[in-house]
Amino acid sequence: MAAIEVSGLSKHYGDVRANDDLTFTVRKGEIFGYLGPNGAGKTTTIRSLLGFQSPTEGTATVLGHDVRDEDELIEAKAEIGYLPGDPGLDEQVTGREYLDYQASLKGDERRGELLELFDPPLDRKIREYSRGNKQMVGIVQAFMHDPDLVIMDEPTSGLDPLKQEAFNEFLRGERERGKTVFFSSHVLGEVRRVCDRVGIIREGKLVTLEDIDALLRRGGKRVRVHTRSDADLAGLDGEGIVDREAFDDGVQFTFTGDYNALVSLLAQYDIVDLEIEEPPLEDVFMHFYGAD
Ligand SMILES: Nc1ncnc2c1ncn2[C@@H]1O[C@H](COP(=O)(O)OP(=O)(O)OP(=O)(O)O)[C@@H](O)[C@H]1O
Repeated sequence: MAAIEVSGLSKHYGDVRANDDLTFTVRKGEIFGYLGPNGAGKTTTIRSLLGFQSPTEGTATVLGHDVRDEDELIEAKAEIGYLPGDPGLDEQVTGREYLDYQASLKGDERRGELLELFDPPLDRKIREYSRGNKQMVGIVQAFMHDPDLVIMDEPTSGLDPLKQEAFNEFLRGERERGKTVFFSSHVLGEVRRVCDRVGIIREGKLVTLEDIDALLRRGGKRVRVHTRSDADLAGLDGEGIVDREAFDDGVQFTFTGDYNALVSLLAQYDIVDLEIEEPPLEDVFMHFYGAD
Protein backbone atom coordinates (compact mmCIF):
# COMPACT_ATOMS: atom_id res chain seq x y z
CA MET A 1 0.00 0.00 0.00
CA ALA A 2 1.26 3.46 -0.94
CA ALA A 3 1.49 6.14 1.73
CA ILE A 4 -0.39 8.60 -0.48
CA GLU A 5 -2.28 7.80 -3.67
CA VAL A 6 -3.65 10.76 -5.61
CA SER A 7 -6.00 9.85 -8.49
CA GLY A 8 -7.45 12.36 -10.92
CA LEU A 9 -7.60 14.94 -8.15
CA SER A 10 -9.06 18.31 -9.15
CA LYS A 11 -10.06 21.30 -7.08
CA HIS A 12 -11.63 24.29 -8.78
CA TYR A 13 -12.45 27.63 -7.19
CA GLY A 14 -14.84 29.15 -9.71
CA ASP A 15 -12.77 29.49 -12.86
CA VAL A 16 -9.46 28.82 -11.09
CA ARG A 17 -8.24 25.26 -11.58
CA ALA A 18 -6.08 25.19 -8.44
CA ASN A 19 -5.55 21.42 -8.94
CA ASP A 20 -6.28 19.88 -12.30
CA ASP A 21 -6.45 16.09 -12.71
CA LEU A 22 -3.45 15.22 -10.52
CA THR A 23 -2.33 11.60 -10.34
CA PHE A 24 0.72 10.43 -8.41
CA THR A 25 1.84 8.09 -5.66
CA VAL A 26 4.03 8.67 -2.64
CA ARG A 27 5.71 5.43 -1.61
CA LYS A 28 6.09 4.30 1.96
CA GLY A 29 9.44 5.25 3.42
CA GLU A 30 10.35 8.00 0.97
CA ILE A 31 10.84 11.73 1.27
CA PHE A 32 8.79 13.30 -1.48
CA GLY A 33 9.22 16.94 -2.48
CA TYR A 34 6.23 18.76 -3.94
CA LEU A 35 7.64 21.69 -5.83
CA GLY A 36 6.14 24.65 -7.56
CA PRO A 37 6.15 28.43 -7.68
CA ASN A 38 3.71 30.61 -5.73
CA GLY A 39 0.11 29.86 -6.59
CA ALA A 40 0.91 26.56 -8.37
CA GLY A 41 -1.57 24.61 -6.23
CA LYS A 42 0.62 22.95 -3.58
CA THR A 43 -1.40 24.08 -0.55
CA THR A 44 -4.62 23.11 -2.32
CA THR A 45 -3.40 19.51 -2.69
CA ILE A 46 -2.25 19.38 0.92
CA ARG A 47 -5.60 20.68 2.18
CA SER A 48 -7.40 18.00 0.17
CA LEU A 49 -5.10 15.31 1.57
CA LEU A 50 -5.97 16.38 5.10
CA GLY A 51 -9.71 16.40 4.35
CA PHE A 52 -10.11 20.15 4.97
CA GLN A 53 -11.94 20.50 1.66
CA SER A 54 -13.62 18.15 -0.80
CA PRO A 55 -12.11 17.60 -4.21
CA THR A 56 -14.13 18.88 -7.18
CA GLU A 57 -13.29 15.60 -8.93
CA GLY A 58 -11.13 12.57 -8.25
CA THR A 59 -9.81 11.57 -4.88
CA ALA A 60 -6.81 10.54 -2.83
CA THR A 61 -5.99 8.06 -0.11
CA VAL A 62 -3.63 8.63 2.81
CA LEU A 63 -2.33 5.45 4.47
CA GLY A 64 -5.07 3.63 2.57
CA HIS A 65 -7.93 5.85 3.79
CA ASP A 66 -10.09 7.80 1.35
CA VAL A 67 -9.82 11.54 2.05
CA ARG A 68 -13.49 12.02 1.14
CA ASP A 69 -14.58 9.79 4.02
CA GLU A 70 -14.50 11.79 7.27
CA ASP A 71 -14.66 8.76 9.57
CA GLU A 72 -11.86 6.96 7.75
CA LEU A 73 -9.74 10.08 7.86
CA ILE A 74 -10.16 10.52 11.62
CA GLU A 75 -8.75 7.01 12.04
CA ALA A 76 -5.84 7.75 9.70
CA LYS A 77 -4.96 11.01 11.44
CA ALA A 78 -3.62 9.24 14.52
CA GLU A 79 -0.77 8.13 12.24
CA ILE A 80 -0.35 11.41 10.36
CA GLY A 81 1.58 14.52 11.33
CA TYR A 82 0.71 17.85 9.72
CA LEU A 83 2.51 21.16 9.52
CA PRO A 84 0.47 23.87 7.80
CA GLY A 85 2.10 26.67 5.81
CA ASP A 86 0.87 29.17 8.35
CA PRO A 87 1.02 27.37 11.73
CA GLY A 88 -1.95 29.51 12.92
CA LEU A 89 -1.05 28.99 16.58
CA ASP A 90 -3.06 30.41 19.47
CA GLU A 91 -1.09 33.55 20.30
CA GLN A 92 -2.30 33.80 23.92
CA VAL A 93 -0.74 30.57 25.23
CA THR A 94 2.89 29.65 25.80
CA GLY A 95 4.67 27.19 23.54
CA ARG A 96 4.60 24.64 26.36
CA GLU A 97 0.84 25.06 26.90
CA TYR A 98 0.26 24.64 23.18
CA LEU A 99 2.32 21.45 23.04
CA ASP A 100 0.61 20.12 26.21
CA TYR A 101 -2.75 20.62 24.54
CA GLN A 102 -1.63 18.92 21.33
CA ALA A 103 -0.18 16.07 23.41
CA SER A 104 -3.54 15.53 25.11
CA LEU A 105 -5.07 14.99 21.65
CA LYS A 106 -2.52 12.72 20.04
CA GLY A 107 0.40 11.86 22.34
CA ASP A 108 3.95 13.20 22.56
CA GLU A 109 6.40 10.34 23.07
CA ARG A 110 9.07 12.12 21.02
CA ARG A 111 8.60 15.64 22.40
CA GLY A 112 11.81 15.70 24.48
CA GLU A 113 13.97 14.44 21.66
CA LEU A 114 12.51 16.97 19.21
CA LEU A 115 12.98 19.86 21.62
CA GLU A 116 16.67 19.11 21.77
CA LEU A 117 16.86 19.84 18.03
CA PHE A 118 14.23 22.56 17.75
CA ASP A 119 14.28 24.76 20.81
CA PRO A 120 11.75 27.61 20.85
CA PRO A 121 11.41 29.57 24.15
CA LEU A 122 8.69 27.33 25.58
CA ASP A 123 7.67 29.51 28.52
CA ARG A 124 7.01 32.61 26.48
CA LYS A 125 3.66 33.46 24.91
CA ILE A 126 3.44 32.47 21.26
CA ARG A 127 2.58 36.07 20.31
CA GLU A 128 6.17 36.97 21.27
CA TYR A 129 7.62 34.28 19.00
CA SER A 130 9.61 35.02 15.85
CA ARG A 131 8.54 33.31 12.62
CA GLY A 132 11.30 30.74 13.09
CA ASN A 133 10.25 29.97 16.67
CA LYS A 134 6.66 29.42 15.54
CA GLN A 135 7.91 27.13 12.80
CA MET A 136 9.94 25.10 15.31
CA VAL A 137 6.91 24.60 17.61
CA GLY A 138 4.98 23.54 14.52
CA ILE A 139 7.64 21.00 13.58
CA VAL A 140 7.72 19.57 17.12
CA GLN A 141 3.93 19.13 17.16
CA ALA A 142 3.95 17.53 13.69
CA PHE A 143 6.38 14.78 14.72
CA MET A 144 5.93 14.37 18.47
CA HIS A 145 3.35 11.55 18.34
CA ASP A 146 5.69 9.58 16.07
CA PRO A 147 3.34 9.37 13.07
CA ASP A 148 3.99 7.08 10.07
CA LEU A 149 3.36 9.87 7.56
CA VAL A 150 4.11 13.58 7.91
CA ILE A 151 2.68 16.15 5.48
CA MET A 152 4.21 19.63 5.59
CA ASP A 153 3.56 22.86 3.72
CA GLU A 154 6.85 24.74 3.23
CA PRO A 155 8.38 23.45 6.48
CA THR A 156 11.66 25.36 6.41
CA SER A 157 10.25 28.84 5.90
CA GLY A 158 11.56 31.07 8.68
CA LEU A 159 14.29 28.64 9.79
CA ASP A 160 17.88 29.88 9.73
CA PRO A 161 20.41 27.83 7.69
CA LEU A 162 21.70 25.88 10.72
CA LYS A 163 18.18 24.92 11.76
CA GLN A 164 17.36 24.02 8.15
CA GLU A 165 20.30 21.65 8.09
CA ALA A 166 19.26 20.17 11.44
CA PHE A 167 15.81 19.69 9.96
CA ASN A 168 17.20 17.94 6.85
CA GLU A 169 19.32 15.68 9.02
CA PHE A 170 16.28 14.88 11.13
CA LEU A 171 14.25 13.99 8.01
CA ARG A 172 16.99 11.64 6.81
CA GLY A 173 16.80 9.92 10.20
CA GLU A 174 13.04 9.59 9.85
CA ARG A 175 13.50 7.93 6.48
CA GLU A 176 15.92 5.45 8.12
CA ARG A 177 13.15 4.66 10.60
CA GLY A 178 10.80 3.86 7.70
CA LYS A 179 8.68 7.00 7.99
CA THR A 180 7.18 8.77 4.97
CA VAL A 181 7.50 12.51 4.49
CA PHE A 182 5.65 14.65 1.94
CA PHE A 183 6.48 18.34 1.85
CA SER A 184 5.94 21.29 -0.41
CA SER A 185 8.56 23.82 -1.30
CA HIS A 186 9.52 26.41 -3.83
CA VAL A 187 13.14 26.30 -2.66
CA LEU A 188 14.72 23.88 -5.09
CA GLY A 189 18.04 23.62 -3.32
CA GLU A 190 16.38 22.18 -0.25
CA VAL A 191 14.59 19.33 -2.02
CA ARG A 192 17.81 18.36 -3.73
CA ARG A 193 19.51 17.88 -0.37
CA VAL A 194 16.91 15.64 1.18
CA CYS A 195 14.25 14.24 -1.20
CA ASP A 196 14.18 10.87 -2.95
CA ARG A 197 11.64 11.94 -5.53
CA VAL A 198 10.14 15.18 -6.59
CA GLY A 199 6.87 16.15 -8.26
CA ILE A 200 6.75 19.53 -9.96
CA ILE A 201 3.40 21.27 -10.15
CA ARG A 202 2.58 24.22 -12.33
CA GLU A 203 -0.79 25.93 -12.73
CA GLY A 204 -2.50 23.03 -11.00
CA LYS A 205 -1.01 20.32 -13.23
CA LEU A 206 1.80 17.89 -12.52
CA VAL A 207 4.65 18.80 -14.89
CA THR A 208 6.99 15.97 -13.95
CA LEU A 209 7.58 13.37 -11.30
CA GLU A 210 10.91 11.64 -10.99
CA ASP A 211 13.87 10.60 -8.92
CA ILE A 212 15.91 13.58 -7.89
CA ASP A 213 19.01 11.96 -9.48
CA ALA A 214 17.22 11.48 -12.82
CA LEU A 215 16.01 15.05 -12.73
CA LEU A 216 19.55 16.29 -12.18
CA ARG A 217 20.91 13.96 -14.90
CA ARG A 218 18.36 15.27 -17.36
CA GLY A 219 19.36 18.76 -16.35
CA GLY A 220 22.89 18.03 -17.61
CA LYS A 221 26.09 19.51 -16.22
CA ARG A 222 27.25 23.07 -16.02
CA VAL A 223 30.58 23.42 -17.83
CA ARG A 224 32.90 26.42 -17.53
CA VAL A 225 35.94 26.47 -19.80
CA HIS A 226 38.78 28.97 -19.40
CA THR A 227 41.14 29.29 -22.38
CA ARG A 228 44.11 31.51 -23.33
CA SER A 229 42.55 34.91 -23.79
CA ASP A 230 43.37 35.06 -27.53
CA ALA A 231 41.61 31.76 -28.31
CA ASP A 232 38.85 31.81 -30.89
CA LEU A 233 35.93 30.16 -29.14
CA ALA A 234 33.41 30.35 -31.97
CA GLY A 235 33.83 26.62 -32.70
CA LEU A 236 33.21 25.66 -29.11
CA ASP A 237 29.57 24.92 -29.74
CA GLY A 238 27.56 21.94 -30.83
CA GLU A 239 24.98 19.33 -29.97
CA GLY A 240 24.01 19.20 -26.30
CA ILE A 241 25.36 22.68 -25.59
CA VAL A 242 22.66 25.04 -24.33
CA ASP A 243 22.53 28.39 -22.56
CA ARG A 244 25.97 29.24 -23.94
CA GLU A 245 27.49 32.39 -22.49
CA ALA A 246 30.88 33.84 -23.40
CA PHE A 247 33.03 35.69 -20.90
CA ASP A 248 36.50 37.28 -20.94
CA ASP A 249 38.68 34.19 -20.98
CA GLY A 250 36.24 31.47 -21.86
CA VAL A 251 32.75 30.21 -22.11
CA GLN A 252 30.08 28.67 -19.88
CA PHE A 253 27.24 26.39 -20.95
CA THR A 254 24.92 23.64 -19.82
CA PHE A 255 25.82 20.32 -21.42
CA THR A 256 23.20 17.62 -21.94
CA GLY A 257 24.90 15.60 -24.71
CA ASP A 258 27.43 12.79 -25.07
CA TYR A 259 30.54 13.25 -22.91
CA ASN A 260 32.93 11.70 -25.46
CA ALA A 261 31.89 14.36 -27.97
CA LEU A 262 32.49 17.02 -25.34
CA VAL A 263 35.97 15.70 -24.58
CA SER A 264 36.88 15.66 -28.33
CA LEU A 265 35.60 19.19 -28.72
CA LEU A 266 37.53 20.48 -25.71
CA ALA A 267 40.72 18.73 -26.86
CA GLN A 268 40.98 21.25 -29.73
CA TYR A 269 41.57 24.13 -27.31
CA ASP A 270 44.36 25.26 -25.07
CA ILE A 271 42.44 25.08 -21.83
CA VAL A 272 43.81 26.66 -18.65
CA ASP A 273 40.97 25.69 -16.35
CA LEU A 274 37.84 23.58 -16.56
CA GLU A 275 34.90 23.30 -14.16
CA ILE A 276 32.18 20.70 -14.59
CA GLU A 277 29.50 20.67 -11.92
CA GLU A 278 25.85 19.90 -11.30
CA PRO A 279 23.63 22.73 -12.46
CA PRO A 280 21.65 24.49 -9.77
CA LEU A 281 18.25 22.81 -9.54
CA GLU A 282 16.82 26.24 -10.38
CA ASP A 283 18.24 25.85 -13.91
CA VAL A 284 16.77 22.37 -14.25
CA PHE A 285 13.49 23.81 -13.06
CA MET A 286 13.70 26.48 -15.75
CA HIS A 287 13.66 23.76 -18.40
CA PHE A 288 10.15 22.96 -17.22
CA TYR A 289 9.02 26.42 -16.31
CA GLY A 290 10.95 28.56 -18.75
CA ALA A 291 9.52 30.15 -21.88
CA ASP A 292 6.03 28.86 -22.45
N1 LIG B 1 -10.10 29.43 -1.06
C1 LIG B 1 -9.74 29.84 -2.28
N2 LIG B 1 -10.59 30.55 -3.06
C2 LIG B 1 -10.25 30.93 -4.30
N3 LIG B 1 -9.05 30.67 -4.89
C3 LIG B 1 -8.16 29.98 -4.16
C4 LIG B 1 -8.45 29.54 -2.83
N4 LIG B 1 -7.36 28.87 -2.37
C5 LIG B 1 -6.43 28.92 -3.36
N5 LIG B 1 -6.92 29.58 -4.44
C6 LIG B 1 -6.21 29.80 -5.71
O1 LIG B 1 -5.75 28.54 -6.17
C7 LIG B 1 -4.46 28.64 -6.77
C8 LIG B 1 -3.49 27.70 -6.05
O2 LIG B 1 -3.25 28.20 -4.72
P1 LIG B 1 -2.37 27.41 -3.66
O3 LIG B 1 -2.46 28.16 -2.37
O4 LIG B 1 -2.76 25.99 -3.65
O5 LIG B 1 -0.91 27.56 -4.29
P2 LIG B 1 0.53 27.24 -3.65
O6 LIG B 1 1.27 26.46 -4.68
O7 LIG B 1 0.38 26.62 -2.32
O8 LIG B 1 1.15 28.69 -3.53
P3 LIG B 1 2.19 29.32 -2.45
O9 LIG B 1 3.55 28.75 -2.75
O10 LIG B 1 2.11 30.77 -2.78
O11 LIG B 1 1.68 28.99 -1.08
C9 LIG B 1 -4.09 30.11 -6.68
O12 LIG B 1 -4.45 30.71 -7.90
C10 LIG B 1 -4.96 30.63 -5.56
O13 LIG B 1 -5.23 32.00 -5.73
